[in-house]
Amino acid sequence: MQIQTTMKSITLDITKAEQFLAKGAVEAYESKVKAAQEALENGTCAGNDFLGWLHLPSSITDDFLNEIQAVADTLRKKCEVVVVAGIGGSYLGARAVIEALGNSFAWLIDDRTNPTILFAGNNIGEDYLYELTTYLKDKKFGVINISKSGTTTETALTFRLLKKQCEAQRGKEEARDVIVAVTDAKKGAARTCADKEGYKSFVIPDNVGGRFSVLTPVGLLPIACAGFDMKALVKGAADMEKACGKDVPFAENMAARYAATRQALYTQAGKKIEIVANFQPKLHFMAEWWKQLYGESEGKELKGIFPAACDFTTDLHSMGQWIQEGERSIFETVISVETPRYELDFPHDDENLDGLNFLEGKRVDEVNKMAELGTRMAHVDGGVPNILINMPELTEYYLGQLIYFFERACGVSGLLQGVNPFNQPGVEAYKKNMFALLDKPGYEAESKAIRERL
Ligand SMILES: O=P(O)(O)OC[C@H]1O[C@H](O)[C@H](O)[C@@H](O)[C@@H]1O
Repeated sequence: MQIQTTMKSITLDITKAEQFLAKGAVEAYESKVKAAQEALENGTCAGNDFLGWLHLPSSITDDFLNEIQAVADTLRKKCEVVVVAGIGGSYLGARAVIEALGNSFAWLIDDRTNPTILFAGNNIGEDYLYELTTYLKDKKFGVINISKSGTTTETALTFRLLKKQCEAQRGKEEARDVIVAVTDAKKGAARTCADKEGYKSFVIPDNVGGRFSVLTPVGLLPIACAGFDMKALVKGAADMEKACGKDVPFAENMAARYAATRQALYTQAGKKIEIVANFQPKLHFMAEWWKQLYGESEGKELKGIFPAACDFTTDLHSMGQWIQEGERSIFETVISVETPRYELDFPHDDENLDGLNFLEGKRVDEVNKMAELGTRMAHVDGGVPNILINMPELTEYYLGQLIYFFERACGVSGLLQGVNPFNQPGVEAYKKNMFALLDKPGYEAESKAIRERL
């Protein structure tokens, strides 16, 4: 596969956020950012056993990518449908990239060159699983079972259903060729099962946390299965790793400036909610991935910017009112895509019954861009600081850049906030209650205690 050679890069514009801060407020973070970058680089920060993502892009070899590609090619050859089972960090990154790059109607198109990619293991909806397993009944399907811990209930429950169905439909031998595990090297039920059944498996490194794992086989294998260019994705991330490095001056370092701007808005301007907004529906899941990245990294010790997301212009017709005139506790980060993949010109109509002839001859994207500009101006006028991230195009390369940019900025921002950005202790509370309520062996005392509270 050919790697794009390009001199372009995603860019960051914070001018419309800075105007809500005292002069020099962002620059004032320079030394703190430097300390955070050094702590990441030297492994001296909190959570330093989870820094494997930091130089991951530049350390991925072509051989490793070829190994992933070979497994992806087997699945592509043998499966009409590949079900990616995973949740949180074992799900969102792959879906974000696949949906950003794919056809918006992928599942309706009888595309015989690529398997249909479906996602499961990310909920416990009985109807969802019933409908999925029913759809799969007459399909040659394979499964990528992704779980770092290998014990996550949503994913494990789904995998048991899919494994049984796959074996019943294709026979145990053939199922073995189309079930792949991505999990811990040694621990967890997913590892035990993969080793016992002889599935092809990939390891999620110990020092890469789930939400930082999209550039491991967690994201790369599903992305390759869908037919996208992992090498270009990794190249984009590796270029951004350089561009956001600790020795890149603050003024030129996108990750440093984004981290500093968000923290300044949070601590000095009372902006407690960040809305990531897109004007391209293909970016919906990129924002979902971003929400986990920032939410789990920063939301702790009774602190943290609440990460929210909107799809524009869609949500301008539902959330627009709140954003324009509700409590002034929000700021907005717009991910803008400069050039769409396709061109569609708006046609003339003799009758002009809809009154839209003023748009005649314009590209649809020109209308979208004016909506974007008009929205940003209106929201800034309404007291909403605006950060702009510009992507030249929706390609693997720029998505790779965007992913690493957000990861790096997240590490820095969490450290600026004074928390361990790499743990997520709070996520256990619901699991503990659920297991107690389900009488999971080992939870006897919790079961008794929770029943008394009902
Ligand atoms: O990959 P897994 O171990 O299945 O974990 C999947 C997800 O669920 C957990 O509860 C964590 O909150 C997430 O950080 C993680 O990405």
